[in-house]
Amino acid sequence: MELGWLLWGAAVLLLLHVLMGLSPAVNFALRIGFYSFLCLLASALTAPVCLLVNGGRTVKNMRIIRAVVRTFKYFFGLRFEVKGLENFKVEGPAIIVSNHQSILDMMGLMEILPDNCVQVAKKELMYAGTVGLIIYLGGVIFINRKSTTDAKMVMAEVAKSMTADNVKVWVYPEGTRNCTGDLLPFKKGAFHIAVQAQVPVIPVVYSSFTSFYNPKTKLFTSGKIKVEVLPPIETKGLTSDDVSDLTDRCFHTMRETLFRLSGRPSESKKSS
Ligand SMILES: CCCCCCCC/C=C\CCCCCCCC(=O)SCCNC(=O)CCNC(=O)[C@H](O)C(C)(C)COP(=O)(O)OP(=O)(O)OC[C@H]1O[C@@H](n2cnc3c(N)ncnc32)[C@H](O)[C@@H]1OP(=O)(O)O
Ligand SMILES: CCCCCCCCCCCCCC(=O)OC[C@@H](O)COP(=O)(O)O
Repeated sequence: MELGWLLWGAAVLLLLHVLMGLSPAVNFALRIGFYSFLCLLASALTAPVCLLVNGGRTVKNMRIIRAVVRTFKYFFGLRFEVKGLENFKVEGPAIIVSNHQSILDMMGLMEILPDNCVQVAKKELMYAGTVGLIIYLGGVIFINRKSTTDAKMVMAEVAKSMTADNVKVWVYPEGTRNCTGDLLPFKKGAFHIAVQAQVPVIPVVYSSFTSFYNPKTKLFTSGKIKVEVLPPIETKGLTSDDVSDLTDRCFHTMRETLFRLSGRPSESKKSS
């Protein structure tokens, strides 16, 4: 009986292995499926731990979540090469902005996430099953991207509370995933918060995934990701009139860094 199950298991594994070798599309779907499964399962197991240890929704849960997510990279053969971590050592709150390529970014995020740091996320993620629950417990700030007025109100609250609570806030200023090896134009919310709270902006750049991950061509293999934490950009004394300049400055610094880390020659004529 048990031998029968073992044989079945082996046959299924063999079949999957053959399929993965045969068709990149199947390989891709299986790997993404496995990633989603891993996220859902790990969240289901981690949520009770968060509740027991910290009692509810708090940024302290991020330490537990971070420890769990940091193990994920081994399943996918991903390696991170991190530079500039000392730039996170600013006293007190800050806005961290980074490029957003894929759902796989959660691994890169947790790889370097400093203590007392929450992320801004679209509110739809709250309903992603156990993943939504774990994100909620971690203290993530949810915004309604369809209503700029709503989002701005939430962001203004964040600007007020981040200094009092001494938290850093991580925003993906492109506002959506983008796996083209370039940046989308930045939305301004993150920079408004930084100026309103008079806290520095710390840009973080992940090299392009396109060499090992591309949903269009169904590519998903192991790979190396270079990460660079750039020096903080101070906002002391800046007003809302300076937000556009601050956004541009950050965008150009990050775009140059992205191209450098991804080994792509920068094209100075094709800007913004
Ligand atoms: C244990 C195992 C666990 C396993 C599972 C893993 C779990 C991991 C755990 C935990 C990690 C959780 C991680 C979650 C990650 C989620 C990622 C996402 O969801 S990314 C999508 C959401 N993020 C954003 O969208 C970015 C933020 N967006 C913005 O900041 C936008 O600016 C926004 C929404 C506020 C407005 O967007 P607009 O599309 O309307 O565009 P605009 O151009 O920025 O704004 C329009 C006008 O409003 C002004 N404005 C914007 N914000 C303002 C403000 N705060 N105050 C005043 N004016 C503002 C601007 O200056 C602009 O005006 P003028 O064109 O300059 O005249
Ligand atoms: C029952 C629901 C199944 C849920 C499967 C869980 C999959 C793991 C997800 C990990 C968190 C991913 C966070 C993320 O990267 O969200 C994407 C948004 O930022 C950007 O949204 P979009 O590009 O505009 O759609």
